[in-house]
Amino acid sequence: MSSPNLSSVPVLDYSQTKSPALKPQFIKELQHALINVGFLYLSNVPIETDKLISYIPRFFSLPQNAKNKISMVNSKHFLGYSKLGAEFTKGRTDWREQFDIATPHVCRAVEGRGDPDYWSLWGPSQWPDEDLLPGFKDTMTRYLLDVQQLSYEFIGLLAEAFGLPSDALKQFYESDDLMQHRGKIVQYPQTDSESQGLGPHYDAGFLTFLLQASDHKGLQVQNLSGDWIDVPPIPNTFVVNIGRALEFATQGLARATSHRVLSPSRTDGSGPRYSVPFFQNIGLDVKLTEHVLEFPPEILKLRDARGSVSATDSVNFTEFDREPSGRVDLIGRVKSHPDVAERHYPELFKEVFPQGVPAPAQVSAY
Ligand SMILES: O=C(O)CCC(=O)C(=O)O
Ligand SMILES: [Fe+2]
Repeated sequence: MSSPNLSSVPVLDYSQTKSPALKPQFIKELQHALINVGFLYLSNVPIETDKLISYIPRFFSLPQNAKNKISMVNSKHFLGYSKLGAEFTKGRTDWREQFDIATPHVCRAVEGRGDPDYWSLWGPSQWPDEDLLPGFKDTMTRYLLDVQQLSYEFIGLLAEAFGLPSDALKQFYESDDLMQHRGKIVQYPQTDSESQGLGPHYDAGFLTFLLQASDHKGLQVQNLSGDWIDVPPIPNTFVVNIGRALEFATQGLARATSHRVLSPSRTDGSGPRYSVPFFQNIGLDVKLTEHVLEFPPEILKLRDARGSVSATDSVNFTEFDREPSGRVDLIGRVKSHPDVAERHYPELFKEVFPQGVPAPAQVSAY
């Protein structure tokens, strides 16, 4: 058994899952990575990324007014463009420009019907005019649907790694038409001093598949001893992070991945860092306390053998013990994007920020 002091991240070969002879080895490595490390690289995933990567600098080079036209502030679904400095984590400003998108979806909330506020969290993406960036929308949408498929397959593998039937976690999703998963493209500009590209945080849902789309260090994760370790890009891999909901649903077998991004330094001369995270959600109405999984005792023993794990610097998404998943997610979005929240969720905004729009240094979000 490895100690939780690991200082590097395992690389798992996804192609092994397609071979009956090699799959058991993959499942064993996955079990170890989930329980004893908390994150992993995944190689040999048959998803095309070159075209997508080529669009990223082109999107961010669009005229500012074209990007502002699809600003996230327009969207009660928190989808769209966020300019530099518009986002906060742990009360500090993140230094990144980003464009949030999601798999195609019709919002289920109906105005005036008294639907829960968090039903409005999911809905259609905004896109730049097609003639500004021909093929962009289709390429991004195709990519999200491909990773969505991977994410469902991977959750089946994860169930097997924890000694459950491969469909044991399906209960956390609703029917396809009621599900939506999100992604974004992100640009981290170079800075003069080391600064917060993105502060320490957990992701909310089940799994995050992160494509590092340029050759920069900067992504760091906290290992089970609480040490920050580098997760540099490895070509043709995804970094797979564990979200807060999965930690809760697996009773801590898989621990949520605390992670952050340091801004690329101006001295390394290699331009902005780019990344493309994909966030796998669970159903908006799912209450995790109503879905208690029964793991085999030998699996729970592996968790116990891991021993105690250190606290992390991330504290967000703590409400899964009492709120439906969608509300937990919405509270997180309000804290990260107060300008969007103030416009579209004024009541919740007031609850979260009773003093009004916070000055970054005073925000206690996350
Ligand atoms: O840009 C990255 O590498 C990480 C992004 C991330 O963690 C997030 O957006 O939640
Ligand atoms: Fe993240």
